[in-house]
Amino acid sequence: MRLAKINGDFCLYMTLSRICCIGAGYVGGPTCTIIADKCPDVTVTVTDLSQDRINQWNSDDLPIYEPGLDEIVRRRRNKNLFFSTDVKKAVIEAELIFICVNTPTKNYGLGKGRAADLKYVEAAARMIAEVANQSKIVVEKSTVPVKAAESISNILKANQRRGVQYQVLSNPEFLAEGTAVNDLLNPDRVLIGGEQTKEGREAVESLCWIYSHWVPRENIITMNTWSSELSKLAANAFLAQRISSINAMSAICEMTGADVTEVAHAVGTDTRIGNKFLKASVGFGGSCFQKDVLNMVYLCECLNLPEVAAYWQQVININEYQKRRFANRIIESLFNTVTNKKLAVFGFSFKKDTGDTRESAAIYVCKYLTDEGANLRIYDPKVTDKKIFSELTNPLMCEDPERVKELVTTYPDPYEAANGTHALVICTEWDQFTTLDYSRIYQKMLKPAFIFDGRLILDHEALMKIGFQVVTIGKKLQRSNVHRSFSTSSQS
Ligand SMILES: NC(=O)C1=CN([C@@H]2O[C@H](COP(=O)(O)OP(=O)(O)OC[C@H]3O[C@@H](n4cnc5c(N)ncnc54)[C@H](O)[C@@H]3O)[C@@H](O)[C@H]2O)C=CC1
Ligand SMILES: O=C(O)[C@H]1O[C@H](OP(=O)(O)OP(=O)(O)OC[C@H]2O[C@@H](n3ccc(=O)[nH]c3=O)[C@H](O)[C@@H]2O)[C@H](O)[C@@H](O)[C@@H]1O
Repeated sequence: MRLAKINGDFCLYMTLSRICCIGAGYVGGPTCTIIADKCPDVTVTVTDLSQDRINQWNSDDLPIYEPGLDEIVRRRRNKNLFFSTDVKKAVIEAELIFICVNTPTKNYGLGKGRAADLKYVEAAARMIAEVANQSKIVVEKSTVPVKAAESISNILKANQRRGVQYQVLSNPEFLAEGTAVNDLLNPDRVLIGGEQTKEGREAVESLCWIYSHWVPRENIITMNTWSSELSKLAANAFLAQRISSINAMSAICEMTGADVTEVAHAVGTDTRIGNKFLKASVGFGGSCFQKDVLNMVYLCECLNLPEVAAYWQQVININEYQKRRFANRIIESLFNTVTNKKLAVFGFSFKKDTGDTRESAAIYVCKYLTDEGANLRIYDPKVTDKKIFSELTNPLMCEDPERVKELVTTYPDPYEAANGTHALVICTEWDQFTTLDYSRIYQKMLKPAFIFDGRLILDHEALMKIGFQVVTIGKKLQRSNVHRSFSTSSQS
């Protein structure tokens, strides 16, 4: 035990030698790898029910692509970092347990389509209560609705063995995929919420001790559990709101001749607003923004705050509108029909530098285009064919999987994908798309050859000089590209 001074009071806290993580996904894997690297005296075991996932973590081919992660995993694996399916054993041995399981949007029952599904969190809590034979600090790292820590605590306490005590902390994660290693090494802040009791403060200090191995103490913020839980939802809602705000501006730009990049620059140079997260796009994707904003909407509805719920719901509505709008522009520019036309789709992940496709805008754009009978030739440097087809034939998205399989082909090479197509559609901002030889691509495409830049990453002037018809987000269409007024058709 050590002594620390918190808010003027002295409190004892435990240094830790064994921690475990339940859930070896995009959060559990990278977070615990960094902890193991920065705390060499702490043994970290990352567990999952999925044997496949654990096998991959124990191989040279990790289950997630995250720049810089492989090297750190190799450095710590089987020294103080272990990956295992023996969840119970790891829980029994650990002094502190991170719960990093998935909390997807519920697709059944009460709150369907909005509430977070907490069944995996609850199962983890019940399992801890079942096997724990000594006191534990349980850390909720999954993103959850406010008061979930209280539910976890109730489950643990209702099932606790004699002499076993629990402290439940909220420690939401703020990493972004594609930059997880850097985000974990240099977090803007670490947030820890705990009970405002002596035992609660001691548990908070123990977790602070872990992070203080590499995070400056002033960047570790402590607060009550509910504030911590709500702060995570609020942060994601604010970020998603900025994207929907600039995407809403992009629609105005396309109608007026303003350029959304210039508007974003002008707005973002106001230091009160700041310039981050103002990049207009085909729409935000990823496993969290939509899920967490919907979670917030549901929370507001349950709290009988319909005006607040409607405010946040609009962030989602604009995102849906943006994805649909982009697909409509493609169809309209291609003379109002894409039936039987060949379109190369560049990028399928929800952002660059990740192979994650969850809620990727590309899925929706591809769906709208295949609904119109377009033949799609998809290239993504990190997404597997299996994942592309499983997203596009997901029963929630698609009524006729066989037809989608007929219409979609995947390619391992962008030049091959573009060969003989009517148009090229950029859905993800992979760096490599900016350095392709577009003259070579143009030669092999059908004419007029179109490029739809859904990420504003290409040199549009240069492409037009080559001969392309270029359509992008948030800039007025070239006269030659407009075949029907967008304002009338996009309302249909
Ligand atoms: N993906 C991201 O970038 C971020 C995610 N989050 C939040 O972190 C949580 C986890 O997200 P991801 O890592 O993306 O999810 P994920 O789906 O990649 O990983 C979750 C893992 O938990 C495992 N699991 C579920 N129940 C289990 C149990 N009872 N025992 C052992 N393993 C179990 C699943 O098999 C899965 O491998 C979510 O609440 C998410 O909202 C927060 C910040 C960033
Ligand atoms: O809770 C989570 O899961 C995480 O969600 C986001 O991280 P992530 O979804 O991995 O990636 P972002 O970089 O936030 O991008 C999300 C989506 O918004 C899009 N985006 C982002 C920024 C922008 O200016 N414009 C824009 O369209 C991206 O292309 C992507 O589709 C947050 O950035 C993280 O802080 C948070 O921890």
